Amino acid sequence: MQANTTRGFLWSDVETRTLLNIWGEQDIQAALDGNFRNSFVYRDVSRRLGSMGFDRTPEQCRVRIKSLKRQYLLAKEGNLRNNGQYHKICKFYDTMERILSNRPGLDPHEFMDSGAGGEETVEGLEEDGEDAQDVDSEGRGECPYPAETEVKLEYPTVPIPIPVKVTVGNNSTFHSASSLSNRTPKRPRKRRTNFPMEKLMEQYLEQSAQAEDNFYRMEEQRLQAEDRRREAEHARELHMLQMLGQMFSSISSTRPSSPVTPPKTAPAVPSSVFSSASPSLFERYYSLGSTLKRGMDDDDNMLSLVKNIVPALTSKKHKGQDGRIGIIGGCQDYTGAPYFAAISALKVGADLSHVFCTKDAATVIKSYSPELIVHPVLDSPNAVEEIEKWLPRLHGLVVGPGLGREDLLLKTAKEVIEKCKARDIPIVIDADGLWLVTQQPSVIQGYQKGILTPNFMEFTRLYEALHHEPMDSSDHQRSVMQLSVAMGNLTLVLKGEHDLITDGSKVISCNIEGSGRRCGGQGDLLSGSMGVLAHWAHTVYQMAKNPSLVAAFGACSLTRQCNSQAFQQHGRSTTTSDMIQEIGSAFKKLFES
Ligand SMILES: NC(=O)C1=CN([C@@H]2O[C@H](COP(=O)(O)OP(=O)(O)OC[C@H]3O[C@@H](n4cnc5c(N)ncnc54)[C@H](OP(=O)(O)O)[C@@H]3O)[C@@H](O)[C@H]2O)[C@@H](O)CC1
Ligand SMILES: Nc1ncnc2c1ncn2[C@@H]1O[C@H](COP(=O)(O)OP(=O)(O)OP(=O)(O)O)[C@@H](O)[C@H]1O
Repeated sequence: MQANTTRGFLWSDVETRTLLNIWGEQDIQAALDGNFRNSFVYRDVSRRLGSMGFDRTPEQCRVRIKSLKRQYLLAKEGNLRNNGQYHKICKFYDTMERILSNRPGLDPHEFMDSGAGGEETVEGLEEDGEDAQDVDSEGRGECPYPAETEVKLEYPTVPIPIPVKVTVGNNSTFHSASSLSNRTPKRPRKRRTNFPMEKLMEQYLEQSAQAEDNFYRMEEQRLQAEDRRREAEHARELHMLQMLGQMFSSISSTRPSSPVTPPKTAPAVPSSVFSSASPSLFERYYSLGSTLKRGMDDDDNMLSLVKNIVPALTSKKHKGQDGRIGIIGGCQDYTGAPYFAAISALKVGADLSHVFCTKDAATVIKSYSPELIVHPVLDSPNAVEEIEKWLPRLHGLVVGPGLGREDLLLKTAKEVIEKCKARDIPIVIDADGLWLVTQQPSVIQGYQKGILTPNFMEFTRLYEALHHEPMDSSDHQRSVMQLSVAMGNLTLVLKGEHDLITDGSKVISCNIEGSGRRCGGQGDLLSGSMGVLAHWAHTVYQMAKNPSLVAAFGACSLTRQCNSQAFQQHGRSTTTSDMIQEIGSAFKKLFES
């Protein structure tokens, strides 16, 4: 989730509750109490919030807490507790009360005037002038009501006029907050004798909160538009680069001396690999396990890119930080596939693995492993809502293992993919998920955090659906590139004797020696482990490299290494479960040595 680019201003209730849970912890409160500078504390709060799936900067956390404290104090000071109105002003009153009542020496004005307490200060960010003004007006004793109840907006610095409805007799008039605060002390006092203070304050605060809400909503829309503009710009640049690449490629292929055959220093490469590849494609072609010298260098590069994304195991982390992966799949016919994918994700290093399957598959999958979290929701009437609840907490999604091809399940899978895209979560699509993509390519087309992992059969179906003609099976690299481009430069892995990995601009081949054993379920091991690696890669590389290529290469290498190791022990009787047993040592050998 750290890679999220849009951070909304509006906090959902669940997000706020999570923030309060973290902020309310004893160690955080103690750290805030004891320090004038608290930037590191809010950095920790933000990091912990991030690990729960909520992407907020330390400053956003600080501002949110500050705003909550104001609401709490206003509700408390306004004595709204007795008439039950306090929840309208401070929705999280009870939680705030629990946390703040434990803090020694609480001075209400410390919260109102945030500049006074060390807790409110974040390094490099000075408070705005509002606080000083408040202190000033209170100090002068002017206009006690507005000074006590003014709701301060952390943002923007430009004042927003907040209409306040004041009822006098039968007449209703609207005043802006600033005009209220400019009044002489006498007039409000007169009004207060006619109207209960509580009522007036309640109205005022409700409208202030509404104005604040509206502002943040507008601000969020502005940020989203800005993000869309940046994305479009990025896509245009990418497109230009690709066009340039293609131009260079066609220029070099027309040169008479173009080295269509490998350089002299290199041993021959299987003709099937390079048969009709253009020279530039050849230049960009990496071959793991081949004896080609430049190929080996490139393999090393790819392997070191994968090694780079593996998170360190440290005692500072808590459960969930290294990845929470979801699998969409598992129906009456297929319970093994989602299990293989989910357990592989765990064995590779994810901390939590969720399976979202149909009701009748759930008990069976649970019985395979107590380590998996299994949600029997896929065929429920509100399946999408049920799954969506978990998305903020997931770092990667694998769609398809054992999903089946029932229309209803495919429709749910499609909607979940859309929701994931909106959240910028990496998505691996395999097996029956690819069936869905064949029917509706737009569901994932152009999504840069998407990876498709077809076997030959699935690839052929997809290719023909997009190109409306049979594919040229003598030139897999070309076909795989063509399909990737047609899918909007989506990362594709064509599984087989050599796994061909492409993003439409280059083809990488993973040729680590496996074995002759082709038991069902190997593809599930691949997709489950790819789900974790995709999360790690996108966290580390962001847009600098293509993180999906790195993740795909890592998962293919791992699957093949597991196959080889399991085969050495079990020979013909090797099963996917035997391969899964090898994940730990294969991972260590490839990525941790
Ligand atoms: N234990 C479990 O629960 C498991 C469940 N699984 C789940 O099963 C579901 C359906 O998946 P699927 O792959 O069987 O379906 P589909 O794409 O129609 O292929 C069917 C036919 O395609 C062919 N074929 C396949 N590969 C080929 C190749 N490389 N090159 C050429 N041909 C190839 C082959 O045809 P045949 O050789 O029989 O003529 C094959 O019979 C899906 O949800 C999946 O996750 C699996 O994960 C396994 C473990
Ligand atoms: N001929 C082969 N030689 C070596 N390794 C292979 C070969 N075919 C597949 N693999 C390995 O097995 C992995 C899974 O590929 P496979 O074609 O079995 O997928 P699948 O058919 O989707 O699997 P599943 O049975 O899970 O549906 C590939 O990534 C690759 O690493």
